[in-house]
Amino acid sequence: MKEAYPKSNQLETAIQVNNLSFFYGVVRALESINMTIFENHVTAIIGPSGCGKSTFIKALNRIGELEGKVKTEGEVQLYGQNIYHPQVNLNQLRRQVGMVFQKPNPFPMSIYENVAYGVKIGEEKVQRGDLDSIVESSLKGAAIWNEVKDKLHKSALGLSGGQQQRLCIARALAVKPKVLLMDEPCSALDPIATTKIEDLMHSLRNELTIAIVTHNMQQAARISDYTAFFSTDESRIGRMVEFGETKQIFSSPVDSRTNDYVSGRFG
Ligand SMILES: Nc1ncnc2c1ncn2[C@@H]1O[C@H](COP(=O)(O)OP(=O)(O)OP(=O)(O)O)[C@@H](O)[C@H]1O
Repeated sequence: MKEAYPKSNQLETAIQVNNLSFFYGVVRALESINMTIFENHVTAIIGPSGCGKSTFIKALNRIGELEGKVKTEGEVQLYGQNIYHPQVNLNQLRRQVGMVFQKPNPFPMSIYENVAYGVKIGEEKVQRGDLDSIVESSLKGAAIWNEVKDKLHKSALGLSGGQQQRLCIARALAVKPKVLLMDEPCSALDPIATTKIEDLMHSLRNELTIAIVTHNMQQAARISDYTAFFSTDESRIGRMVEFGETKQIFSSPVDSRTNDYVSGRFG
């Protein structure tokens, strides 16, 4: 059994969320979320369907804005800088705060090019030899190097679903993000592929900070250091009910709604 709780008492803040509300058009989906996401730890966001978990993590790199007319109130600070400041460079933000989605989404190109793509379109010029080593270290970092090292120039679409998801993680790692957001990254995967991603998350937190949305409470308990429980009611507005160390949220939650959810009484 691996340790899945804070490694030290020395907690640094990677992301600070202050009074965050989110609207799709005029419809409020999230209300006044306050949360600290600690550096080099895994934070799980759990809660029933429709409570705004995906909306929340997509607000942490402003990728939710690609979904049309949306509005945000409040503040999200990444290492002290408000990502909603009008002068923020969105490409740069999304390199610093990478994202992996529910369904693996490799580009229809080779394994190598998938990983190299983000590096090539970046502002810094990279030499071919350096690119090769970034591709190799990213694939190693995503624990897929041994499976693909002999077919780097084959199409990524020929990989299994679990391999594609690790490739997408390698692609995100290649641009050296500070934070990795994962929106139900294992929901399309079988148990073996899921275990590989979970092991990977465990080792990746030494280098970066992870926030993961999961429907799977056992998974949240296994892999996260901190857990935020979100919920909603007939208003359909998502709110954070409770946040704490994962072991506390699962063993002695303060709020009865959290207790009902983690003990399987609703959701
Ligand atoms: N693009 C969108 N346009 C309008 N409303 C949306 C959009 N995406 C989500 N919503 C609404 O926002 C609310 C929160 O949705 P969200 O997907 O964030 O919840 P969730 O907790 O991640 O749900 P699930 O667990 O089912 O994936 C829901 O009422 C949903 O219908």
